[in-house]
Amino acid sequence: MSHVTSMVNVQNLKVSYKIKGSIKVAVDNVSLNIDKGETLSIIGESGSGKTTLGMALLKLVKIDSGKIYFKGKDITLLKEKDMKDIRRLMQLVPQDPYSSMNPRLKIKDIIVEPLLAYTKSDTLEIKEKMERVIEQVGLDSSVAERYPHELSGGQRQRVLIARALIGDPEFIVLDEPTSNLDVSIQAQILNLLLDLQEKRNLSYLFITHNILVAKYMADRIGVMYNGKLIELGTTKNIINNPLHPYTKELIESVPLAGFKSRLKAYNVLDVQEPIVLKGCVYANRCKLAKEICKIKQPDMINYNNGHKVACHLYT
Ligand SMILES: Nc1ncnc2c1ncn2[C@@H]1O[C@H](COP(=O)(O)OP(=O)(O)OP(=O)(O)O)[C@@H](O)[C@H]1O
Repeated sequence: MSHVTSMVNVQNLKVSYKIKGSIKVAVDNVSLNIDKGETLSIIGESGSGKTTLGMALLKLVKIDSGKIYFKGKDITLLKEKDMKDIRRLMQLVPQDPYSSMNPRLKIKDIIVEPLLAYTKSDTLEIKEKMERVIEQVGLDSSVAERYPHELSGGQRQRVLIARALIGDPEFIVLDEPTSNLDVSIQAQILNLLLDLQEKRNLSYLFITHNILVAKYMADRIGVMYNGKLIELGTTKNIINNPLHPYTKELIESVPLAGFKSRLKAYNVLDVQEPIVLKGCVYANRCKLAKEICKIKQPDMINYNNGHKVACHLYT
C-alpha cells in the first residue's frame, strides 16, 4: 500500500561492495518509506551504511536486490537514460561541500549544473532560476561570480542547497549537511532547510551522526547498525521510548535539553564492529543478548503503531 502513496519507498534493499575479493554488505535488507513533506532521519555510527542507503535511494549506487519506488513508480531497474524526468525531482546535498564542487567553476555555473544536464531551458530562464535560488538560500547575489575557495564553509553549503533546489525537486537526500560547520552556522543551515521544506513541501532523508540534530529536524528516525535498520519510529518514540538496546544506549548517552549550544558534542559512538554473519548485528555488543541473538537474525516487527524494531527481546 505505502509504496503507492509515499514519496519514496524501498523494500528489502541490499547493497554490497567488493573490496579486494571480499564482499562488504553496506545496506542489508532495509525497508522504509518517506512521505510527502516528511523528514526521515537516519542515524548510526560511521560505516553503518547511511550514505550508501541515501545514494541507493537516488540510484547513485548499484543495488544487489530489493525494490525502489519513487512517487509510486518502480524505478529499480530504470536505466539512467530513462531517469531524466525523475533525476530532477530527487537531489543530493553531499557530505563535503568543498570536494563536491569543481574549483574552476564559478558559483553560478555550479548551481545550474543539474538544469543543464536534464532540461532544455533557455539561458535567460536558467539565469532567473539561478538568481532565485541564490536568494532563497540566503546568499547575496554577488556570490554568483565568485569561485568556491572564496566562500566560507557555510556559504558553500548554501550553494549546494541552491544547486539541489534549482530543478524544483520533491525529495532531497541531505548527507550530514552540517557536520563540517561551526555550531552557530550549523543552526542557521538547519533552520534554512526547515524553512525551505515548509515553503516547498519537500521530503528529506536526513543523514546524521548527531542525535540532537535528528531530533531537531526529523518527523521520524531510523537507526542503522552495521548495514541493518534496527529501529524505526516517530522522533518522539525513538527519543522517549527507544526499544532496541543500541538505540537505548545512544539516547542515554545524550542529554537532550538545550541542544543548540552543544550541537557538535554528542555524536554517535564510532566503533567499527566485526562483520557478523549470523545472528543479530548487535549481539556482540549487547548487554541483553540471549543465546538466540547469536544464531538468528531478528526480523523487523511492528511493535506499536509504526514503531518498528528488529530485536529478539520483542519477539
Ligand atoms: N565505494 C565504496 N567501496 C567499498 N566500500 C565502501 C564504499 N563506500 C562505502 N563502503 C563501505 O560500506 C560500509 C558503509 O559505508 P557508508 O559510507 O555507507 O557508511 P556511513 O554510515 O555513511 O559512514 P560515514 O558516517 O562514515 O559516512 C563501510 O564499511 C564502508 O567502508
